[in-house]
Amino acid sequence: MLDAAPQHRLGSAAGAAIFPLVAEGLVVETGGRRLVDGIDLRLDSAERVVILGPNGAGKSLLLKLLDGIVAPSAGRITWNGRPADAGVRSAIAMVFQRPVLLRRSVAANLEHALAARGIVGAERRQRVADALAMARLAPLAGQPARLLSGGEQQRLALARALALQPRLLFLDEPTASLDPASTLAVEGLIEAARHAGAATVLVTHDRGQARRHADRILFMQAGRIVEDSPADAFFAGPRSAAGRAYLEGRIFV
Ligand SMILES: Nc1ncnc2c1ncn2[C@@H]1O[C@H](COP(=O)(O)OP(=O)(O)OP(=O)(O)O)[C@@H](O)[C@H]1O
Repeated sequence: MLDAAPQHRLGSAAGAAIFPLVAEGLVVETGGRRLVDGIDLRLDSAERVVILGPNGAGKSLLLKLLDGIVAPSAGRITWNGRPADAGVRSAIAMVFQRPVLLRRSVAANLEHALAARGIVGAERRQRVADALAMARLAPLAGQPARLLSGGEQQRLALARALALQPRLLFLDEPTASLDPASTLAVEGLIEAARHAGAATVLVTHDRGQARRHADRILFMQAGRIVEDSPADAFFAGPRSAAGRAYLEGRIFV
C-alpha cells in the first residue's frame, strides 16, 4: 500500500510540449572506457519507467544525460523534435539519492527553486504552502534543512521537485538510504507527481519498488540497454540472461 500524499493544487507544467523524448546513439567515453555504449530510447508522456541493472551499468549516467547534467561524447537527444531549451529545462526535474539542499530553511529551499524558475509572488507562496503540506513538512518550514533527518530531507527534495510541476521527473535511487516508512512517504510523493501528469524515470535496486512504479523496465548492463520490456513481462521472466541473473540475485559474467 502506498501512503498516498494529499493532492492539493499540484499541477503539471504548462508550456512547451516536450514529448517524445528521443535519444539516439548516446555514448559516454572517458579514458578509453565506454561508460554508455550506444543507447537509443524513446519516451512518451506519462510513462512510468524503471531502470534496473547491476552497479556500474550506467543507470545514473543515463539519467544525467537525459537531464542534461552530462553531455554525451556522441549521439543526440531531442524533445518533441528539438534540442533541450529553456522550455524543456523548466519541464523536467531530478531527484538524487543524496538530497542536494541549500544551507537555508526548509521553506527557503522551496522558495529559491521556484524563484530560479521565475515563479514569484502569490503563485510562489501558494506553491510553497502546497509543497510543505504535501510532504508533511509544514511544521518544519522554518528549520534549517541540514538539521532534517535523511527521510525528511528526501521528502523536501521531492517536494521541491514537485513544486516545479515537472512533466518528467528523474529519480536516482531516491530511497536507497531510507527506512521503510520514509520509503513509502517518498513513494507517495512520486505517486502524487504522476497523478499530476508527470512521466517518471526511476533508478532503483529495490525490486518491490520497481514493481510498484513501473509500466516499463529498461534493464542495463555494461552501458547498454539490454532489455526494454513491459514491467509485467520482465518480472514474469526477463528475456536476457543478464536480466534473469539480476532478478535471481546471481552474478552475471
Ligand atoms: N563522471 C564520471 N567520470 C568517470 N567515470 C564515471 C563518471 N560517472 C560515472 N562513471 C563510471 O561510469 C560507470 C557507470 O556509472 P553509473 O553511476 O552510471 O552506474 P550505475 O548503474 O548507476 O551504478 P549504481 O547501481 O552503483 O549506482 C561506472 O563505472 C562509474 O565509475
